[in-house]
Amino acid sequence: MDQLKVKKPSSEQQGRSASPCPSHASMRSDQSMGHPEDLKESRSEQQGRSASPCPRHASMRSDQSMGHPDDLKESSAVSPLDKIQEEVQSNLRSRFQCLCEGISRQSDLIPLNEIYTELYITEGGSGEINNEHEIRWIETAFRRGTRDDTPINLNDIFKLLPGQDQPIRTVLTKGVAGIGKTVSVQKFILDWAEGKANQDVHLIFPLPFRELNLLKNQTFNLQDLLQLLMGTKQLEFSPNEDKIIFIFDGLDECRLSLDFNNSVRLCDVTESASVDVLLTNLIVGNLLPSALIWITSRPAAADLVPSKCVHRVTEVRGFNDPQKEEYFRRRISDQILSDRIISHLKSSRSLFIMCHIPMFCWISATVLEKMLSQAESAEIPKTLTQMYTHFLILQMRNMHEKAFKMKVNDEDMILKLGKLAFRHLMKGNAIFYEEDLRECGIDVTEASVYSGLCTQIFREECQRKVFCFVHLSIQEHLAAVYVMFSFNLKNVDVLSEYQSLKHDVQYPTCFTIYERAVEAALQSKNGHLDLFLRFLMGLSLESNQTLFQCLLTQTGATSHNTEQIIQYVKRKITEDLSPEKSINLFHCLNELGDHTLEKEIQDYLNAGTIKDAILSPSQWSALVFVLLTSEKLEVFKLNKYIRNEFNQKHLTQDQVLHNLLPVVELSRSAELGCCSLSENCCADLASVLSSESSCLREVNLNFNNLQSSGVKSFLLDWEILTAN
Ligand SMILES: Nc1ncnc2c1ncn2[C@@H]1O[C@H](COP(=O)(O)OP(=O)(O)OP(=O)(O)O)[C@@H](O)[C@H]1O
Repeated sequence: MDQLKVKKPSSEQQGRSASPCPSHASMRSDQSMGHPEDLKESRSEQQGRSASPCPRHASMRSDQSMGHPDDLKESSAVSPLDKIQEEVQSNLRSRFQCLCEGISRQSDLIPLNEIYTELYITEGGSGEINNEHEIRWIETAFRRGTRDDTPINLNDIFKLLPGQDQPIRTVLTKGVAGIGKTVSVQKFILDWAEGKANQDVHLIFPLPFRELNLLKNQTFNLQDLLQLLMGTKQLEFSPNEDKIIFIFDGLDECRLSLDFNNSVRLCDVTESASVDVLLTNLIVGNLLPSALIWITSRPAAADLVPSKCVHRVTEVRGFNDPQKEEYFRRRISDQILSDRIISHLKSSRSLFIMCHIPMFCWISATVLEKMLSQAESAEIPKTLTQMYTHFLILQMRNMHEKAFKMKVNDEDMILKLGKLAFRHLMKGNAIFYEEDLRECGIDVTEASVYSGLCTQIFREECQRKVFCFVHLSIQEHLAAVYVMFSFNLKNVDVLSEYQSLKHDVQYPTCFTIYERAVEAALQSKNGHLDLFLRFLMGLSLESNQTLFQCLLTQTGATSHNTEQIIQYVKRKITEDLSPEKSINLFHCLNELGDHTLEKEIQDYLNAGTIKDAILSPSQWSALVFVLLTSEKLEVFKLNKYIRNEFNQKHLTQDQVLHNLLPVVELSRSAELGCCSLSENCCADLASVLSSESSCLREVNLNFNNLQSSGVKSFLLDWEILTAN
């Protein structure tokens, strides 16, 4: 086989186009259909509005004539709907015009339109479950870049894209913690309430799960529920006539039992039912089939809603590189300062990667703005550990005064919060209750000190005492701080309760802790200890421990035999690890301040001698790490890494391809032609080409020695562009 170039057919060609919703399709085709019950009690009749025999027709007609609310005011007398719309819009404008960033203090409110930076949102995806820990997701998203998906504007999430014809009733928007889902919801609503977008929509009702949870086990009809949540006295509208959007933010926080299989069927908006039954019926479309539904969720919980009820999946991917810069320019008005912050962040790859998460941008902006503008003597943070430690110190300083009055000292606070963070991280919990606090020695009355003071770290949600750290990464950092200082100050290895090594160690040394932590992180299937491990490694450096001097009476700061830990991590890298695990260990080396492996590879790459180098197993892993994290992968060219004349000291071409498979998988196009590949690589190619997570769309296999039987085994779904 001389020439072989193949291309993956697009998803439409494969019949995987945006999920057509049979129920919705039939709703559209039968426009006069409506539930008799809905019509019987139609509120529009009570209001004297023209009752249309076809509710959906009515709303569609009014959509077309609907313009800016002000136009309407001028042209006709104010209808009941206009009045309600005005009231709802003004209510939503005042609720959402400012962004409250983890703190409820007035001074911290920023006008949303000032700070809002467009996010990178994509359309597509099957709504599949993602159990991976979020830090892994971030890195995959970073590596995947922008190739595979269709970007979509926030205000267009219900609009059809070119080539789509199935109406979209329910949109599910996924995104990891702190990526900007809630801010997106807020901006969407504000744009509507300010008359800037989606003016064909009559009413929008935000229904955050955080608030719905508080109504668990209570019974309402839909109108009463909306009145309660909107805080309005009278909310009369024609549910089947008006174009309404319900926004359910934070499905991952839902503590209602949404049972989509056995829920009571509810079609009548005047009928009372428990909140979970109301919600499931709204989402399924039994209740208000013409309403639009927007649900946001972290990826791990996105499957709580059955995919057949979801007509479009979108994904908030956070900020792309230009958006990261725009964020800092918007937040920091002093342009010289914002430029310094941006160039500092760009100088550290791991910090700049993390800036994909708007929440991390906020943390960095808070820390760097203070440090760079106040001529602080401390070293400007270059690693994640340093950034989070400075953030913690800043927050602690902010709360000193009140904490002093309450006789809570920093040491106590850090160790108690750390214990809570650690215990629950090990169990995979991000939300805590009062009893969890008590178990960690936090008195519930004292909790108000933590939440009141530490709001940026620790947030008490209104009305009911449910707690969480404002971002998972803050929990992961505090957990590592706890592990470190439990050992430094008390010689206790708290990890031993959760992770037993093959031979249990009676007298822990600091090295045992790292060994345990690495083992635990490697054993975790979803990577939930990856970031914790990075922080723990960073905290092993004496220089980072001494940062805590301003908080702890004693830090017990001691060098934890950094060289021994570095060598241990390097040994682990040579083991047969998944790319994600190996990448995380390289990040650990960065936190430990060791860049040797990476530098060796960079030197070969810069000199163009990588194909001649005889690489050790850890250098091969370093090459994969460098390629995966340095830039977006468009075209992978195998011949950059293989020698023309093969000699015994080098790996075969098939082996080189094998080592670089993680890079091939995340490239859009792979140039593997003229590389003397043999049929031995067919199994590897098959695994990449059939992998769901692969980004590969085109592979050039021209002029290799693949046997046609081998090729057939993996090219079943692929379009062959050239073949001899
Ligand atoms: N588009 C944006 N422009 C400016 N800042 C943003 C934007 N999106 C998010 N942020 C910042 O990031 C923080 C976290 O965002 P947000 O609360 O929307 O995340 P989330 O995806 O809803 O997270 P979670 O799943 O934890 O609820 C915000 O408080 C804000 O500081």
